[in-house]
Amino acid sequence: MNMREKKKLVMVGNGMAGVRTIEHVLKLAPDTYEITIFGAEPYPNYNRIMLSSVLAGGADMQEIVINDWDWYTENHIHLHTGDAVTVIDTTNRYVMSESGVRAPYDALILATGSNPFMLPLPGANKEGVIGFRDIHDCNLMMEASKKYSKAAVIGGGLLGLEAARGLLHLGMDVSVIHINSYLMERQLDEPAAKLLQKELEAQGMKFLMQKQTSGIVGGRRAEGLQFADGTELSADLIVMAVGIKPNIELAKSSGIEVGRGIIVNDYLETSIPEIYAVGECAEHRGIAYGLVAPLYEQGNVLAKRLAGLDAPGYEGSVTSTKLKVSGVDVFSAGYFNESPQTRSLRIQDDIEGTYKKIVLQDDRLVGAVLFGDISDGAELFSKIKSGECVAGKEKELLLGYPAGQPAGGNSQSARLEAMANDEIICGCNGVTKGTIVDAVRNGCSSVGEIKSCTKASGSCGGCKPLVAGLLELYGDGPSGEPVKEGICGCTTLSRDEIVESIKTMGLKSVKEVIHVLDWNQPEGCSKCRPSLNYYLGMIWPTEYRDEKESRFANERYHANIQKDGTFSVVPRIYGGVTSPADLKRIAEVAEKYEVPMVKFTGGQRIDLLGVKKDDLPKVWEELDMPSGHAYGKTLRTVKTCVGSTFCRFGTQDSISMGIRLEKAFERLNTPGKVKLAVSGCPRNCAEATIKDLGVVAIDGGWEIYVGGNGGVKVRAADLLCTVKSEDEVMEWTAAYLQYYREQASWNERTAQWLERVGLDTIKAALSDAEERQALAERIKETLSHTTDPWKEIIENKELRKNFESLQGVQV
Ligand SMILES: Cc1cc2nc3c(=O)[nH]c(=O)nc-3n(C[C@H](O)[C@H](O)[C@H](O)COP(=O)(O)OP(=O)(O)OC[C@H]3O[C@@H](n4cnc5c(N)ncnc54)[C@H](O)[C@@H]3O)c2cc1C
Ligand SMILES: NC(=O)c1ccc[n+]([C@@H]2O[C@H](COP(=O)([O-])OP(=O)(O)OC[C@H]3O[C@@H](n4cnc5c(N)ncnc54)[C@H](O)[C@@H]3O)[C@@H](O)[C@H]2O)c1
Ligand code: SF4
Ligand code: FES
Repeated sequence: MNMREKKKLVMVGNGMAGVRTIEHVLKLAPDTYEITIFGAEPYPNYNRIMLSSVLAGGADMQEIVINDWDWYTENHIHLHTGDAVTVIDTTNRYVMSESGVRAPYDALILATGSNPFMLPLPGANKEGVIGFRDIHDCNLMMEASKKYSKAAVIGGGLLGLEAARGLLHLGMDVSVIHINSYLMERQLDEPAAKLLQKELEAQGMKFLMQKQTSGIVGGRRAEGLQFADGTELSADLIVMAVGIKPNIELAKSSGIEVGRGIIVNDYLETSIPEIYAVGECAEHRGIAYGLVAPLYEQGNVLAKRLAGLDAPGYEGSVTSTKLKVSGVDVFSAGYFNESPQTRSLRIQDDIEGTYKKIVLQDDRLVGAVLFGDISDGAELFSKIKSGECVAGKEKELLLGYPAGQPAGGNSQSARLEAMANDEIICGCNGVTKGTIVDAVRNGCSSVGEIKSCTKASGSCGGCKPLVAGLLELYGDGPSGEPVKEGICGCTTLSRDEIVESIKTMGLKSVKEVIHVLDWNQPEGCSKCRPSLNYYLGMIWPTEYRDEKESRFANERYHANIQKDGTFSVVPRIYGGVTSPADLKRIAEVAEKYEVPMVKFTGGQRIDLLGVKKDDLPKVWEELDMPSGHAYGKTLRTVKTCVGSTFCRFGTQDSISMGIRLEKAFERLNTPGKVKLAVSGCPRNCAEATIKDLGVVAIDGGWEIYVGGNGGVKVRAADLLCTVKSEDEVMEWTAAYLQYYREQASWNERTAQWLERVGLDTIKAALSDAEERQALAERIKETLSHTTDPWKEIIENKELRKNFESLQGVQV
C-alpha cells in the first residue's frame, strides 16, 4: 500500500501504555496507518517504573529506554518530543502542538498518563518541593542529594516508599510522612504494613504516622514542613507522593467526556468518534488504573480495534502490586480486606519475618497479601484471576505446598515445573509460563532474549527470577561460555566482589544485595543467604539487623536440634569454671523438664540433651545463665587448665586468662565456629595447640598459637607471637579474630583460612601496632552491639511465641 493511502493515526503521549499500543498496531496492521506521536517529555519511550531503580542505584538512565530513537525511524513514526499537544479540533480532526505542529488524524489516541497529585498547601510552590513522576523529577532528587541532607516524603504509598528508599540510597536522611495509621493501606492490611515499616526502619527510614501536613515553610526554597498538630519537621527536599490525577485537561478542553479520567467504553472509545484513550488517563467502568498490567491489557484491546479485528472488549482487571524496594518483599493482589462476605486465613512467622494472608469468597480466592516471602505471588494471582473453586485447598494455598508434605519439595524449580502453562509469570505484561517455555524451546537462551521475544521481565523486572528459573528448567543449559564460579549457584560473583560491592554500594540487607547484584534466584539459597547475613553484619556492625531467616535452624532456635527433633541446651560456663549454686540450678532444671541426658562436652561445658522445643524459653529462663552459643558460628568455648592457682607446674593463671578471653569475645559472629584454650604451662593440658587460637603460658609471658583444629582434619596450630602480658594476649587475640572475620569466607574455619592465605600474610597484617589496635577497636565496636539471644527471647513475648507449636494460623 502506498504511504499516501494510509490512514493517519495520531497519538498524544509517548509513554508506556500508548507506545505499547502502537507496538501492537504495528504487528497487527503494519500497513494500515501513518503514525505520528507527540510526547511532552524530551525523550523516547522509557520505562517509568524503573525510575525507582535508577534512584536506588539499581539501574542507570540508559538502561530504561524501551524504544530508542532508531525504533521510531525504523517504523516510520513521525515523533515530536518535547512538544505537548495543546489543541484537539474534533470537528476538523487535527491536533496542534505547543510549537505549532499541526497533525491531521483519522484516528486519535489520547495516552496522556497522569500527573502527580500535589497537595495545595501554603508554600507548595517553593523550590525543593517536587513530585516523582518522570526523568526530570528523578534528576532533581539526585542533584538535591548532592547539596542537601534532609528529605521528607509525603505519602507512604508505593511511590512514596520507593522514592524514600532511593533517597536513602543517595545518602539523605529520609522521613516519610503518612496520613494513615499504617503504610500502603491501599495495598496492604495492617499486620503486613507494620512488618514493612519495621523492615524499612531497620534500613534507616524514619516515619511520622497519622500526620497531616498543613504547610511548607522556608524562603525561596523549602526548609521544612508544618503539621496540623502544631509540630514541624525540617527538610531541604520535599517529595509529594500522595497519589496521581489522570491527565485529562486536553480532553476536557476539547469537549471529550471526562470524569476522574477520560471516560471510555470496553473498546477504549471516548465520547467522540475516532478518539480513543488508553492508559492512566482513561477511566473505564469508573476505574482509572495506575499500574501497567491493566494498561497493557487495554492497549491490546485498542490495537485490535484499530486493526479492525473483531475481538472481545476490555472488561476491567484485577491487579497485583509488588513494592520495588530492595531488601523488602511485599506482594498484594485483589481484595485483601475482610468483609462480612469473605473469610481469611493468615500465617505469621516472626522468626522468619514472613506474613501471608489469603482472602476467600464463595470458595474462590479473591485476594492475597504476602510479606517476606513472595514466591507464591504468581500462583495466587493466577488463582485470583481465574476465579477457580479452591474449596478444600485453602490450607495448601496458605502453606504454599500440599498439606502434609514437607516444604523441602517446594523449591522454585519444583514450583515452576508444577505450574500450569496458562499461569501468569510476568504480571506486568501478562506473559504466561507457556509463552515463555515456547520462547525457550524456540531458541531464546537468555533472560534478555526472552524479554525481547515475549516482553516478560521488561517492565518492573520483578518476574526476572521466575523467567530465569524457567530458562534453567526448560533450556539447554549453559551455552558453552566459560562460567565464572560464584559463592553459590545464585550468582557468579566471588566472596571478595560481593564484600566490595556491599561496602561501596552501601548495601544494607540480604535482599538488597540479592536484588542489586542481580542474583538469579530472588530468595537466594541456603548457601548465599547465611553468608550474606554474615558479611553484612561484619561490614555494618552498628546498623545491620541480623536476619534470623538467613540463619540455619540451630542458630534461629539458639539450640542444637537433635536426631529426635528435641534440642540441646548448653549454658555458658566461663573458662569451664562453675559453682555449686549453678550446678544446683542446672540439676533442678534438668529434673523439672525431664531432660533425658546431662553430659559434659569436649569443651568443658554441661549439655542438657533432649529438651523439647516448647520448653526451651522456660529452661533458659530458669537456668538464668547466658547462652553458651554451642550451636553457632561464633566463639564456642575457652577451655582452660588448672593453671598456677592450684597446679604446681603452672607458671601463669590460665583460668583467669581464659575467663577474661571468654567474657570479651562471647557472642561474636565469626565465619566459622571458633574454639579457644589457655594452658598454664608448656605441658599444655588444655590442648591449646589444636584450637583456632590457643594461649600457652611460658616463663615471663605467653605464646599465642593460631589455626589449629582437632576435628576431621587435625591441624597443629602455628605460633603467631610471644607476648609478655595478659593485656597483650587480649589485643593480639582481638586483632587476630577481627582479621579473620574481615578476610575469611563465610563457613571457612581458621585452619582452612590460614592454609589458604598463609601465616606470613597474617603475621604481616598484625605485626603493625597501629593496624592491630585498629582491628581491636573494630571488634570492640562490633561486640558492643551484641546481646544475649536467650535473654532476648525470654523477654520478648512475640519471639517467645515462635517456640510454641504451629503458631499464627487463624482461619
Ligand atoms: C516512579 C514510578 C514507579 C512506578 N512503578 C510501577 C510498578 O512497579 N509497577 C507498575 O505497574 N506501575 C508502576 N508505575 C506506574 C506506571 O509507570 C504507569 O502506570 C505507566 O507509566 C502509565 O503509562 P501511561 O502511558 O498511561 O502514562 P505515562 O507513562 O505517564 O505516559 C504519558 C506521557 O504522556 C505525556 N503527555 C501528557 N500530556 C501530553 C500532551 N498534551 N502532549 C504530549 N504528551 C503528553 C507525558 O509527558 C508522558 O510522557 C510507576 C510510576 C512511577 C512514577
Ligand atoms: N511498585 C509499584 O507498583 C508502584 C511504584 C510506584 C508507583 N506506582 C503507582 O504510581 C501511582 C502513584 O503512587 P502513590 O504511592 O503516589 O499513590 P497511592 O494512592 O498508592 O498512595 C498514596 C498514599 O499517600 C497517602 N496520603 C494521601 N494524602 C496524604 C497526605 N496529605 N499526607 C500523607 N500521606 C498522604 C495515602 O494514604 C496513600 O497511602 C499509583 O498508581 C501507584 O500504583 C506503583
Ligand atoms: S598445663 Fe601446666 S599449668 Fe596447666 S594443668 Fe597442665 S601442668 Fe598444670
Ligand atoms: S512482573 Fe513486572 S516485568 Fe514481569
